[in-house]
Amino acid sequence: MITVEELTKRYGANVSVDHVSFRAQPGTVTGFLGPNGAGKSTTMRMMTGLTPPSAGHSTILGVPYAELPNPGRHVGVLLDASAQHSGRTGREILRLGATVMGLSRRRVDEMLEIVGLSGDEGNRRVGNYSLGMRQRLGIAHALLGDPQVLILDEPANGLDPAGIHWMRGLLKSFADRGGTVLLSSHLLHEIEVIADHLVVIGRGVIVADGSKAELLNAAGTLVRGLDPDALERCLNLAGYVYQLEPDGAYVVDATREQIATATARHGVVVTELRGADGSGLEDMFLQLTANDAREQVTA
Ligand SMILES: Nc1ncnc2c1ncn2[C@@H]1O[C@H](COP(=O)(O)OP(=O)(O)OP(=O)(O)O)[C@@H](O)[C@H]1O
Repeated sequence: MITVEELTKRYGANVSVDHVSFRAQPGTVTGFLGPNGAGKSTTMRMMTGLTPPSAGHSTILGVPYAELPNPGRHVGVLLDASAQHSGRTGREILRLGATVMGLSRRRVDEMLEIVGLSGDEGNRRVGNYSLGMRQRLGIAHALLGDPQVLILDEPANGLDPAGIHWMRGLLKSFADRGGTVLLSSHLLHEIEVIADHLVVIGRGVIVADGSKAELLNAAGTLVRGLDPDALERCLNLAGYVYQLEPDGAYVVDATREQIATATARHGVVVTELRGADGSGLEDMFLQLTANDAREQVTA
């Protein structure tokens, strides 16, 4: 479990992170989503003791990160895959980590294999690694101490589609075994696929926090009927608020189960029934991005 309470970071007159609070639960992948410069990395750096907060605090497994004994055995952290010493080989970096954490050397070979780095690649200097290989090495380092919690900043950066697919499977199974995963991204779709819970940050402030189902359902349900008039009568009888789209579909403020029950009761034939594309979340996210000064300059 990760708990973040009112974390705040000021740099001079600028507030980069403003009273941020959220939780990441065990058995769950929590996506920390926000456009560039929103405050994701700063929040994660404060959580892992690398940046002192101006106010607020956070705990991991019930204690502040700095108070965890042998932290790598409890929390795997990947904040900047390019921050590794470029003159060392991947294997040397993992061996150092294993020594610090009191682990056997066998664990290093296991980790190289798990993250898909060959023996030959493990013996190459990190300065010659691609960004994707550095991410794999960073994930190996984070998993080395068999932690219960993972904190990963943009771990998909630089991975190819097969690498992203592999990483999703890895993180899902980590959470399925009871682990807590917090991962950040600036891409909604990337995080939507893997996260169970979403925390959205914009300009240092949390703007949404809920289960993926809740946040995506907030966009409503799209339903289309063989006989649109009959469908509309049915929605009116059920008392649901809806909006008629230009293409004849109805976006209804109700769940799929509620609409299916109502249409079945009134004998209305439905030809399409699905979540309305999560457009509420996407709109909110685009608005956050568009309001950013960077976008206005290029607009
Ligand atoms: N050391 C620092 N000194 C001054 N300002 C900083 C410092 N570190 C971060 N900031 C500012 O804090 C804000 C948040 O930055 P942060 O790196 O946390 O965003 P982010 O959400 O991780 O963005 P990205 O997706 O681009 O990595 C930015 O405006 C950034 O310029």
